[in-house]
Amino acid sequence: MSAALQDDARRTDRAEAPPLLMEGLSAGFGARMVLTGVSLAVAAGAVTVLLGPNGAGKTTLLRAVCGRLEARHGTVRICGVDAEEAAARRLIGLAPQEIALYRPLTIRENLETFARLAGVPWRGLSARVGEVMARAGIAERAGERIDRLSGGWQRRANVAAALVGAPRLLVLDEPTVGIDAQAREDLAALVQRLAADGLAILLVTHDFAFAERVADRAAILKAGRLILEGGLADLLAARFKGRRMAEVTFGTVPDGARKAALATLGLAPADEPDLYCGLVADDPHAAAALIAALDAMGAAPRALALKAAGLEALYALAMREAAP
Ligand SMILES: Nc1ncnc2c1ncn2[C@@H]1O[C@H](COP(=O)(O)OP(=O)(O)OP(=O)(O)O)[C@@H](O)[C@H]1O
Repeated sequence: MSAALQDDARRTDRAEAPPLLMEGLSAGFGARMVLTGVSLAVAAGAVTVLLGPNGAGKTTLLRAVCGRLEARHGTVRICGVDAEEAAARRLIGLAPQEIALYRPLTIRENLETFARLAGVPWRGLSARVGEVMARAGIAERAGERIDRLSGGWQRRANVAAALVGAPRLLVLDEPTVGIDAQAREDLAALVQRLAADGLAILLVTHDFAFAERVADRAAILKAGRLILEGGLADLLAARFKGRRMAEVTFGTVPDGARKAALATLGLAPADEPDLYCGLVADDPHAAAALIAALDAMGAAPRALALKAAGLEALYALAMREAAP
């Protein structure tokens, strides 16, 4: 095959290969394996959220995606290119958890700097920066220094910096840390716009509400293994169809015997010591039936709320069911 034909074939492969394809990845540090047999794909135009408790291996997985950790087994490919190759790195935009911008520089100056680092040619640089600022909704503050901006604007500028190299895969690491409700809304809208424009987005977060708002797919890591992966709507329907989440507040902390009795009703401890959660049938009598059962065991609740079971409930269930 001629060199030109080979180039064409490579271009076609890249256009068709998923922005991220991880197959059977095992990786770690020295003798310590952190990830075991992880397979994960992120498609163009979709947001995949990666969840997991502290120490599960999320950051390690991101390192492997960015080609900064050698695969012991398995492969990581970015648009068909091995993640450890420099060409793969140029296909990824990473917005790290810490704001990675030059604080005394303006938004525009930062983006110009990142565009140069990403290899954007001088001639197209100004236009690219303008386009990215417009896309990220930050053009009106282009001339302001980063250290004079609120957390929300800094976050959006951080995401914009990851976009200037025109990546195919955008990686967002804890993007909602330190921002207020309005800024979260703005960021959610931005993430959805970017996905709608065809970008593949891998989101790592502990923020269930944000993830539920923007994600198409969810993946959950526990102790370096993927314990759940799939389309978010499908996962929620499969686990919770016809059921709702009951949140029961007792006002006093249940003791060991009471805790065991509550477990027989499917109620498990939640975030607060006197808060218990469990699934009940999605019918008008569920609340009354649960209160009657609690009364019968002498555990009248102070409050009961029935909610749609969402990503947080799915996560809690997956963590409970997965082997330790
Ligand atoms: N450079 C390193 N050398 C050795 N072990 C490491 C290194 N970096 C991380 N680890 C270990 O790998 C495991 C996974 O860490 P990792 O940072 O990937 O978890 P995480 O899911 O990102 O956690 P968090 O939510 O707290 O950021 C942890 O046990 C951690 O101690």
